[in-house]
Amino acid sequence: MRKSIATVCLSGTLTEKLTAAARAGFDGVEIFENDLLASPLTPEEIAARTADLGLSIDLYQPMRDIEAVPEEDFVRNLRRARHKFELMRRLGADTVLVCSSVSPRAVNDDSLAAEQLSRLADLARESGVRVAYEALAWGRHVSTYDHAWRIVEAAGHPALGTCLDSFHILSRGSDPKGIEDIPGEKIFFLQLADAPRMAMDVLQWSRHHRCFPGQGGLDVAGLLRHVLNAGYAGPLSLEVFNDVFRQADAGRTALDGLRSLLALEETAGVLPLPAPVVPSGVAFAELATSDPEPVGALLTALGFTRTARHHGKPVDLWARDEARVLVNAGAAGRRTDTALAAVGLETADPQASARRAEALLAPALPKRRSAQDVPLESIAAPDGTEVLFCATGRPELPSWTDDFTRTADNATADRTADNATADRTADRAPANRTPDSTPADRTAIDHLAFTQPWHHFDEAVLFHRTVLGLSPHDTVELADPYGLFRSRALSASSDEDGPRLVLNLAPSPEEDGGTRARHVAFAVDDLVAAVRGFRAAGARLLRIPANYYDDLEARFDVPEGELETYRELGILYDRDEQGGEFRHCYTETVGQVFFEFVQRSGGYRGFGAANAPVRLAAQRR
Ligand SMILES: O=C(O)c1ccc(O)c(O)c1
Ligand SMILES: [Mg+2]
Repeated sequence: MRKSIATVCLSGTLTEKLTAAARAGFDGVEIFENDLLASPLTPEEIAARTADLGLSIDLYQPMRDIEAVPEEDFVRNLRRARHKFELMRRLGADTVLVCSSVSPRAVNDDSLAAEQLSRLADLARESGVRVAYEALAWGRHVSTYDHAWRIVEAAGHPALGTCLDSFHILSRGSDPKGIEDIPGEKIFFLQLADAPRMAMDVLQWSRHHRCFPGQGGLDVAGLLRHVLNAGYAGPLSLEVFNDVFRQADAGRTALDGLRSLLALEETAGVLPLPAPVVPSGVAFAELATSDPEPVGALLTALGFTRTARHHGKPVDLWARDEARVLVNAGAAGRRTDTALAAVGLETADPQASARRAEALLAPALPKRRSAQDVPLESIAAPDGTEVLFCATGRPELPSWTDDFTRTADNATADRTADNATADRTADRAPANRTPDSTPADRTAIDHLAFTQPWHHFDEAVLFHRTVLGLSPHDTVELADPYGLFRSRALSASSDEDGPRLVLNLAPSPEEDGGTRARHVAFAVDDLVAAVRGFRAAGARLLRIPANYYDDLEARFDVPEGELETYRELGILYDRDEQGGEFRHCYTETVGQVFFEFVQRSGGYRGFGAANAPVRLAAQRR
């Protein structure tokens, strides 16, 4: 279906907004009056610019406080409308949105509303314009879509139809099923927006907290199905009022919006996209650095062994049992802080993963990083992380391990790749696996945490959910010493296996001291034993204040001796409502990366978010 976006969704000047909409791939726009008023371009120039960009102007909006008013008011309103219809002729826009009146001068009289809207439509028709009447959720007398439709129906005017807006309909809890009773050709326009569930005044909610479909808590796809069942064939148009979008990069917002519409069409069953291939595990985490020494020293103290080296580049594979970390010193000439730059995700079909990513507008990266590398499907996440789709240990497919040659010969080296099903040749040893791993010491990547810029948080969640097919957990929000800490994890819905990604919002993006850092968390079976080993090997772990342990003692009946051990070792603790337990600790930060070790028991599914403010404060010190 055709896709449009209201200029109010995007930041910048009208020209910047139009350019962003066109670059993202939209077919049309709704022009918001304020954007036009503030533009130095004439309506003709706007029309020409829009056409040059390949966009149509699908709606001009809004006209306010038109209907159900005393005759002398209405005469003035018609005068105002005449000017706007002339403007629309110059713009080449043929549909105007009239939103239900909020004026205290409006009366509660449907037949007067119908009569006046009909006269407005007469005037509109003379100018070749159609009027789409929309119920604002806070309209003075008309606040529901069915009420607006009754008035439009009573008017019975060919140039008067209704505009449906998913926010107004769903925010009030109206049943969208009734939309199917409206003839499709009388639905002149459809505006789509989602919003997180919030307990607040509906006007404030609408003006500040709307988001793109799939980023909030409203069933926008369900509503779309009813609208399509009614026979609507016009554009799907995003109309989002959001303070964060107003400040974010317009190009990114537009792309995020288009992705949300594609995913919405898929959910509503009208757009068959390549099915998601939910990743089954993490093949590796990749750190980029210009100085591999400090992170190598830390990994060594954490029990990792450098087991293999890339055949053509300064990339080392470090492994501790099933946990694999690549340290890429390819940027040696340039100074770059050590950073978590890429993640390899195991998927059943890397090409199918890449096809879905492409269909959802994820930028594809070169399959080979250099000429002699094996070809790997690879995309960029919105935060710049490279995501490689891996098929480790499947002889029929190229594997990232084929680029590596074993350097260490010990048991750890032999266990560096997951579930290798076929024997590979000895010089491709990292994929080999000997069955001698001791169950008491099974290290694997538990999760990867990526700090997101505050104005791209919802974009990142939508990306990982739609492109990778991961399921978001609930959002966790906590007060942080320097702002808000927000965190949202995503995992395969089957949950137990498969990758877990945690998106964290950095409280203060300007500030450093570890808050921008990303991290890799490793799961072990016995955290206390592991940490004793790390300390003996000289690893520096994050120090946690004594007050934290006093509070733990108050909140949980942790056995006496155990608490003392946690206090001594800097281990944090959490327990869920089902009694599941989580023990975790953090290393020092190297560049922009640190490591976490976790021990889960009793089916604990969380990530210890309650401890995040203590962790962040400790990292700042
Ligand atoms: O908040 C408003 O005033 C407003 C204006 C136009 C719309 O289409 C809308 O949904 C809301
Ligand atoms: Mg609207």
